Amino acid sequence: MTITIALPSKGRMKDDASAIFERAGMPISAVGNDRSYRGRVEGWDDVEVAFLSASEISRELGNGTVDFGVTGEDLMREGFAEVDKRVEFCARLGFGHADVVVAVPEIWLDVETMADLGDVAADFRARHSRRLAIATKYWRLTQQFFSSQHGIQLYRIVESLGATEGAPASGSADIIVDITSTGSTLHANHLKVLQDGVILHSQACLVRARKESHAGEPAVQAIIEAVRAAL
Ligand SMILES: Nc1ncnc2c1ncn2[C@@H]1O[C@H](COP(=O)(O)OP(=O)(O)OP(=O)(O)O)[C@@H](O)[C@H]1O
Ligand SMILES: O=P(O)(O)OC[C@H]1O[C@H](OP(=O)(O)OP(=O)(O)O)[C@H](O)[C@@H]1O
Repeated sequence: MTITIALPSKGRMKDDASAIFERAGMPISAVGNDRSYRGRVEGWDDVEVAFLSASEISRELGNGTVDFGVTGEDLMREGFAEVDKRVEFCARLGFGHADVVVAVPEIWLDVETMADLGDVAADFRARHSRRLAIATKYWRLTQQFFSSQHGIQLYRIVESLGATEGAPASGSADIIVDITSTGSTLHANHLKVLQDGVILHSQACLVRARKESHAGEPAVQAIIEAVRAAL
């Protein structure tokens, strides 16, 4: 059986991902030229590498069109409901750290927790004749966190595909849900994270698509063990 591993072709995870495989004794090389989207692993003839973007990798893993991949936990959990049934998070790789957070304007002095935000959301329509608007590209994580975990139902999601932190200042939303790593973008936009507003501590993971064909396949276990040993 040929095992396909999807690795980031670009972006912030690319170099760290190939370094982990190098340390795991699985050195990756591109097939053809450096711009090729296929690779191989020296000494592992049954393994092929597909170079894709981090978001494509999460999609292919969830659909089971690749066997393994390196991508962010946030992208997997946002992309698929009941993701743990579709994939196994085999290892947290120690890079690509980012938190998915709820952030509100700093000037909302009396809003420090999700319970405070729930009160604001409940009052919002009476005060402003509309629902509290949340800018985000993380629809699923936002709905799970607000509705299922915190029982907050009165809000509206405004899809944001970039510059999410600017939405409250521009008036297109009241608050945001986005990723942060250093916090400097939130700070520059006068936003603060709620005390209990961290939805997910994300990092890059080695993820396996749960496939029947993996049962009893020694190379599958060997890949997981090699990567874990490199951490
Ligand atoms: N400061 C950060 N900003 C954005 N993403 C970050 C940051 N730190 C870590 N990440 C993680 O990096 C991953 C996204 O990586 P990247 O932005 O390189 O993807 P990409 O290749 O640009 O994907 P696409 O182009 O398809 O959006 C996510 O899992 C995210 O959590
Ligand atoms: O907490 P910080 O260190 O300031 O990082 C957070 C910022 O980085 C990301 O944007 P990026 O510019 O990387 O663009 P992207 O979301 O399109 O990858 C993210 O969307 C935030 O805006």
